[in-house]
Amino acid sequence: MTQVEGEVAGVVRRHAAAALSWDTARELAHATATPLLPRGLPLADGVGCVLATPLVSPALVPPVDRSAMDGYAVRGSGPWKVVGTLLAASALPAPLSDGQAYSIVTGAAVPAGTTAVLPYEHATRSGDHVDGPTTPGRHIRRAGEECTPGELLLPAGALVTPQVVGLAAALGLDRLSVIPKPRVLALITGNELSHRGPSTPTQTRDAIGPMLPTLITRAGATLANAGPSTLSPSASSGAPALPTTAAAAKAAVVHLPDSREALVAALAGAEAEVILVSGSSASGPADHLRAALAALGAELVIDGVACRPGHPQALARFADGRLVVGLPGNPLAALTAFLTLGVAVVQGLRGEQLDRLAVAGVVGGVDCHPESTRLVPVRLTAQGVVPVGHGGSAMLRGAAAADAFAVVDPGPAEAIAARLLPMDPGTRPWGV
Ligand SMILES: Nc1nc2c(c(=O)[nH]1)N[C@H]1C(S)=C(S)[C@@H](COP(=O)(O)OP(=O)(O)OC[C@H]3O[C@@H](n4cnc5c(N)ncnc54)[C@H](O)[C@@H]3O)O[C@H]1N2
Ligand code: MOO
Repeated sequence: MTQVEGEVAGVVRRHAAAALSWDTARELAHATATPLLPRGLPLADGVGCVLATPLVSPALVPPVDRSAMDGYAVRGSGPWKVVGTLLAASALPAPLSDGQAYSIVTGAAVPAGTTAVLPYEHATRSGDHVDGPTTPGRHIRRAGEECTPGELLLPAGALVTPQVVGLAAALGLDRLSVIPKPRVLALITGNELSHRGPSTPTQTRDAIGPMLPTLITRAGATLANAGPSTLSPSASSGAPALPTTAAAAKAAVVHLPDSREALVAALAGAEAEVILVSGSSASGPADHLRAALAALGAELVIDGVACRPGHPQALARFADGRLVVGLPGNPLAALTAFLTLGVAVVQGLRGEQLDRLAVAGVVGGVDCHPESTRLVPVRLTAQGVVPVGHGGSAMLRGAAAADAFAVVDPGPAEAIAARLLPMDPGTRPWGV
């Protein structure tokens, strides 16, 4: 065996020995990413985060008995004498006496002593008197009907949706205690990458950079800015034609040359909880991720995952807690790695459970790989999921036409069912 062959065999052995199963890798990534510290945010800013503390009602809602209809607040049996008009913003009137009524709008506080509200459409008005059918308590929204002080409305960990923000406002809250969204920065490496026009024999059009921002935000994270220290013009020297405007230097997707020094500088200066690095994950001469991580003293938590595509993905942690996810350079492999380790760490940092995946039948069955989990692009149909083809690791054609990856567990033959990993990480898993 030549020296080169010996080195190759060593690399193959190292990867084979270290690769974790797809499920173990996902769970380990999630467990490694402990939730960020809670923060009190204005209501609108909390949307998309999870609650750090339970949502407990601080008040009686509604605070008083209110009319549920436009009509008459009445006391006792009719006919009633109409003694005034109450609008939603009217001051509380004197209590009603038997035989009296107020004309009232929906939402206005009913006067003390009100026994029912008679809607206009059921009322017969004659001069300053009104009559009509009522039942005691009808059309009155009772104080505390929605909630009372101290009532638990949502547990910690619940997703803050627009509806939750609306409820919080109705409760009288101005801020919510949430776990903030992690900031994610993407470093795209590769001297061969171009950003305009078709690929050529020596240049490959970057297909990962355009994909990542939406994947990041759909996963529930925010796009980090690179900051001036991460992409100075000198750090990117040697890279193919890149945008050089100040806006690009502040972008969440930063293109780097295949240079260990550039990667070390970018990783060291990255102001983000998660840094994605694409195209440096294997063992070739231009793959600097592991050396850069070692130079910065990072702990390699995951080094290879037994899945196809996406085998050389990696997870590392810096002493300051920042996490690095290594995405293989083949575009479909980068996608599967983001949906595997990337989404798991984002969910962990967000204080969310790892998504449990629904199971579906695979129409026509699908071949298993003997040792690795296969991630096969599929479309959802009423009959089950259907592989769409074009699922090779260097191509996105299948993924672009698919709804999910079928997660095909390793096995000796064929699977007739598989779990579903949504293509869109913002989709809640189906059917679980
Ligand atoms: N000796 C070994 N070689 C390889 C291994 C291995 O384990 N040992 N794994 C193979 C697998 S699997 C994959 S996937 C790739 C991963 O390679 P890298 O992450 O190091 O990425 P590169 O070598 O730079 O690129 C691979 C391929 O992808 C193209 N690429 C890279 N970035 C982009 C991008 N942003 N947009 C479009 N295409 C991109 C690049 O041009 C290459 O064609 O390694 C195998 N080799
Ligand atoms: O398994 Mo690699 O990650 O696609 O070709």
